[in-house]
Amino acid sequence: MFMDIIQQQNNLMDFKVLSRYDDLFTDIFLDNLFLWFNTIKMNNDHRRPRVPNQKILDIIQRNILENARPMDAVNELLAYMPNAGYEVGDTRRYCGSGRRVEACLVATKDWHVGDEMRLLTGMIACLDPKDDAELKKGNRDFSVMWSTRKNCSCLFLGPARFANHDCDSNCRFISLGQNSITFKVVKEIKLGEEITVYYGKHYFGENNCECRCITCEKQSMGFFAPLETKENTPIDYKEDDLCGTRRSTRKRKPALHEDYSQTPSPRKSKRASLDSLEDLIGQEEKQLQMMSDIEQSPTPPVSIKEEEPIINPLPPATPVSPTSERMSRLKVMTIGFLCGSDEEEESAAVEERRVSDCPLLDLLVDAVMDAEYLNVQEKKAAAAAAAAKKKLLQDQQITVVVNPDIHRDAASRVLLQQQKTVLPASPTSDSKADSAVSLSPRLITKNEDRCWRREMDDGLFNKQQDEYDEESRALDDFFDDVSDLSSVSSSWSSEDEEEEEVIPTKSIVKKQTKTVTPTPIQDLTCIACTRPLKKQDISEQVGADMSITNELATWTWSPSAIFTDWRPKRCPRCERHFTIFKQEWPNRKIKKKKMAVNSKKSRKAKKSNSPVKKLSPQPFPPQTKLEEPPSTPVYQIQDDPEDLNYIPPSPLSDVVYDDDEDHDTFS
Ligand SMILES: C[S@@+](CC[C@H](N)C(=O)[O-])C[C@H]1O[C@@H](n2cnc3c(N)ncnc32)[C@H](O)[C@@H]1O
Repeated sequence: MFMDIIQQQNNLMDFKVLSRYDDLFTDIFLDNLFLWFNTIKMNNDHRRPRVPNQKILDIIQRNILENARPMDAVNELLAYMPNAGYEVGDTRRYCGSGRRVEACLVATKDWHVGDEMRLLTGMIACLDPKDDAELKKGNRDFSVMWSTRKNCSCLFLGPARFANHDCDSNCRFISLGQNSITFKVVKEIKLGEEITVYYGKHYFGENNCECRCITCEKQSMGFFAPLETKENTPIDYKEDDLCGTRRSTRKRKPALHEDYSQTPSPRKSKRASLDSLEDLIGQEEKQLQMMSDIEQSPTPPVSIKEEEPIINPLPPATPVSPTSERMSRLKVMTIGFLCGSDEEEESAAVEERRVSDCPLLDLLVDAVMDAEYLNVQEKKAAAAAAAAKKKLLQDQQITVVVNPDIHRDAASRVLLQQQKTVLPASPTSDSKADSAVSLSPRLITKNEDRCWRREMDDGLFNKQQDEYDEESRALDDFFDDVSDLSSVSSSWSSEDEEEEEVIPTKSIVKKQTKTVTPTPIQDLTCIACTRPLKKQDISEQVGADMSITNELATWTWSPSAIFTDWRPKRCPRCERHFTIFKQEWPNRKIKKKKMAVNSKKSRKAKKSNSPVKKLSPQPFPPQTKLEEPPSTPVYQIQDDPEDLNYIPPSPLSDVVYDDDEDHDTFS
C-alpha cells in the first residue's frame, strides 16, 4: 500500500499527508492502545507526539465525537505546542453579517520580518473531480483551489489553510516543495494579531472586489468599496449561490468530471487568467506610488462613506490592492503562484534545480542512491585499489541492498548519477548528525529523467545556490525543531525504559558517507539476552510478511535509517517478557548442564536443588516445576542475584528448552 501511494503521488493524492497522518494515528490508536509492539512508521522523522495519548483521545472524543466541534479539538491540541507561535482563533470578519464564524490564525508571540513560521505548514493535495463536486455541493469548498499546473482542483490542507487573505498581508507563502508551503513574515506581527497572507489578485472576484480584509475596509476597497465602484466590476453573480458568503466558487474553475476526463482544460478559469508573478509584482510596483498616496490619506469613517461616497482615485474597475513596498519587492507567493499558471511555469523552468515534491521520499531515495552509489564505488575501488584501501573500506559499516522489485529504476539512476553528477559536500552533512538529510548530497543535474530531475515549478526557487542551500538548511532546522518538540521516540521504546540507542556522532556520520561494506544483519543483538536478532524475530515482532520484513530490515540498515526509530531491541522472547513484566533479562547467559541420565537419584537431587524454591522473595507466584524428560539438557538458572547469570524470576523462567533452536521462541 505504501508503494502504491507513492506511485500515485502525482495523480490524486499526496502520500506525505496520508502517510504522516497514518503514522500519527497508528501510533496513537494502534501502538499505544491496542498492540503490544510499535508498528513500523512510513516516515523516518515520525516521533511520538508529545501530547499524552490519553489526552489526545480525550480531546478527540470530547470535541469531535460528543460536541462535534473539530476546531475546538485543533485549538486544544495546539495548546500543546506553545512553540508554534500561533493558534487558531475565530473571526466574523470574512463571513458577512455575522452569518458564520470562520477560523483565523492568531499570533501567540511577536513575529519579526524574515521569520519563518515553520510549524505553520500547509499541503496541497489533488482532488478527485467527484470529490470536488461533492465539496462544492456541500459548501465545503472554501479550501479548494484550481491548479492550472496540475489541471485539477486541489485541496489546501494543514494548519496553514486557516490563514485568511489580506491585501496588505503580514505574511507570504514560501514553498517547502511542490506541494508543501509555510509562511514567511513580511510585516511585524504583534502577539494577538491575525496572521494573514495574500491569496492572489483575483481570488475574491475580479480585482478582489469581494475581499473583506481589514486593509480593504480601511481603504474602502473590495467588499467595502462604494457601491458605484462595485457595480462597475464585472462579477459573475449567478455562481454566488450563498449570497456572497462563498467566494471560492467565483474564482476557481468548476471542475466537472467531464472536463476532467477530457484533454487539458480548454477553458481558462479566472484563476488561470491570473497575471504571472512578474506581472503582478511589476504592476504592483507601478501602482505603488499611487497607493502610497492612498495610504497616507486618512481613512474615511464608514458613516461618511455611506453618505458621501469617496471617489476612488483609481479607475473604478480596478481597485488596486495596497500591497506594501516591501511585499511588492519580494517575490510574493500567492496561492495562484503556488498552484501555478502557465506563465509561472515557464518562468520557473528557467533554471532546473532539484526541488522535491516529496521531501521524505527524496530523503529515502537519496539515502539509497547515495549508499548504492557508494556501494558501486566500493566495488570499483575493490577491483582497482590496493589491499590497504580495501581494508579501509571494510572498516566502514554501512550497507544498503535495494530490492529490485520495488526500486526498479534505482540502478539506472545510480548510473545516471555516476555519469552526470558531481556530489558536492552536502551543506548539512556535517552539521546535522541526527537528520537523514545529512546523508543526502545535493544533486543538481540537467538530466531529463523525471525520477532524477526535480523540476523547478515556481519562481521562488529561481535562486542562487546559496539561497537554495540556505532554504535547505532552514528546512533541516525545521526537522530538528520538530524533533526537539518530541520527547519520545516512536518505536521500540517504552516510556519507562531508558534511552538506549546510541546516536552516532557527527564524525561517524561523516565517515559513514564515504564508503560501504556489507554488515550482517546478525550484528543486531537483543539488548536483554544479547543473542543475535534474526530476521524471523523481526518478522514476529512486526507481524509482517517475511518478504516485506526483509525489505524493511534492509532499509533499517540503510544509512538514512541510522537515525530511524525502527530498530528491534529485544528478541521476541525478551520483548514479551519486557511487555509483561516491564523487566529486562539482565546479562542473561544460559548455561547448559547435562542432567544425569535416567537416574532417579539425580532427579531427586535436581528437585531438591530446584532454583524455583530458592527464589525468594518473589514478586510473582511460586512457580511450578516442569517435568523434565530424561536425558534432556536443561538450563541451569542461577538464583544468586549477585551472579551475573542471575535471571529474575518470572513464569518464563520455567521454560525448558530442548535445544538451541528454540531459544528465541515464546513459551
Ligand atoms: C483557506 S480558507 C481560510 C480559513 C477560513 N476562514 C476558515 O474558516 O476555514 C479561505 C476562506 O476564508 C474566507 N476568507 C479568507 N480571507 C478572506 C477575505 N479577505 N475576504 C473574504 N473572505 C475571506 C473565505 O471564505 C475563503 O473561502
